[in-house]
Amino acid sequence: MCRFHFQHQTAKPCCCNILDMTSSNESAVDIAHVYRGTFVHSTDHTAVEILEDRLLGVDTEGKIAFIGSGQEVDSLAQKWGFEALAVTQLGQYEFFMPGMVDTHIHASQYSYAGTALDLPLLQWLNTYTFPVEACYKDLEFARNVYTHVVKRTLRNGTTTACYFATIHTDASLLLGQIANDFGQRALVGKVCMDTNNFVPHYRETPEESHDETNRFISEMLKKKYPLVRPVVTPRFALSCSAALLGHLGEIAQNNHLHIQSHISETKEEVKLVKELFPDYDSYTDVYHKHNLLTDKTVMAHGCHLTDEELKLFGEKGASVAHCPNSNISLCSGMLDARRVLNHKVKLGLGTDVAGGYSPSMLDAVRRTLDTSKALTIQDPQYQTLTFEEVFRLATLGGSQALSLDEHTGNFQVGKDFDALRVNTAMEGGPIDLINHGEGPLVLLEKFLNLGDDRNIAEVYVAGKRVVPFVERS
Ligand SMILES: O=c1[nH]c(=O)c2nc[nH]c2[nH]1
Ligand SMILES: [Zn+2]
Repeated sequence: MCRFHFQHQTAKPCCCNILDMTSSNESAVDIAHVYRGTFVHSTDHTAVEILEDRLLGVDTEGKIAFIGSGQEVDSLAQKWGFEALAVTQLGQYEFFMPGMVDTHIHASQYSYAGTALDLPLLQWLNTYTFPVEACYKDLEFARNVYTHVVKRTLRNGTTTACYFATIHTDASLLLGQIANDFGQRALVGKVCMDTNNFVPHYRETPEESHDETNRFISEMLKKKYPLVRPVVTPRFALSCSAALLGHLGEIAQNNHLHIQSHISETKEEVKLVKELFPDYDSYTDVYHKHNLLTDKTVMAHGCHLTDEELKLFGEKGASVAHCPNSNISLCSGMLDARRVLNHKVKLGLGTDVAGGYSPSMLDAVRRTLDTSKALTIQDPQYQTLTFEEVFRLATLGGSQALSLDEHTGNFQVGKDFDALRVNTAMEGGPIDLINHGEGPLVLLEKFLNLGDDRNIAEVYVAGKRVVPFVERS
């Protein structure tokens, strides 16, 4: 038993009128569920679009088949072949919003989330992170932590998660299996690292890393999970040799895979990368020259990226995962999210457990707003992010950052129904609705700032209700 176990305890763009949003082959579609009430989501043009008294139909494949007016329930029932009486009606203080997308979370660090935040990044990795991650050789340890993290994130409204696991292939495959079993949409990465001078028992040889990455990908793809995919995961430039980065770029390119890593989180890290890779133009160039900067790449942090580097991100279609809790908790820096958006670089939010202490995307929303306000304190001319913009980053923005926006991110006909049924008036919950008759925008703002999992009555992924959990034998 490891001593750390107990120590730390295809959607097509729809341009038609919202009131007549129907899928093209409606006659061939069977409707499984219809919901009536308020739907709140983002589009490319509108950070928050509020659809009041709408009917949303989900087909047997879990896709949104139509969105229509609640007044037209009888005609829609006839057209789509459902019973008007079987429609699920939301309450006055309820709404549906898209499921949240955590673009960067270390499932393997969940066991010590909420602790060990007293060191800067590189010391933090050597002191806390690497010794814990080494424990995932033990599959029972892995099963326990991974079950907890998948359940905790789902319950907090994360319908899509982009996970780092550890260097262990079998435990990483187990994380994919657990996400699939609980119905979470996930990208899962077996971590690759062949450089680790401080904790040498937690590293691979370049050959092992290459071969095990291939095995991880092929075994994961063989499972044919509907919502879980592998992601090529070099930890970061400081823990990978150029040879390994090259191998991983090749694997990703040959198999059209997603890629995730870290970049420019701290100034110290940026300086060391410059020393280790003197022949490259920048930290971003190190990844770029190894074919690791693509339109399926998500890089965590990016606090200290230059304008030239952001330009390269934009040209390549690579995205940034903004991890504000971690950035502040480890005193790494403050990402200027407005600057990233101004460069037209895709941006999502990440909890970055356990550098970030909270697994909840609602916390990521709040910390994103805090960081933006801190930048405004430093410079009153700074254009603070609005809560509406941050809502978009947590949902549609995240799906775009992971190149999954064809499937999820908002309530567009043809996309999967990934949704949270939010009840702001939940008995015993954290929100007191003093002023009755609040409109949906106020309810959304209150939920984002004050809400928690008690307000998330139900979670749906690809049309299937995954929270509350179904007891399994
Ligand atoms: O926040 C972080 N968490 C990590 O595990 C890590 N590894 C490299 N760089 C990192 N940053
Ligand atoms: Zn991270």
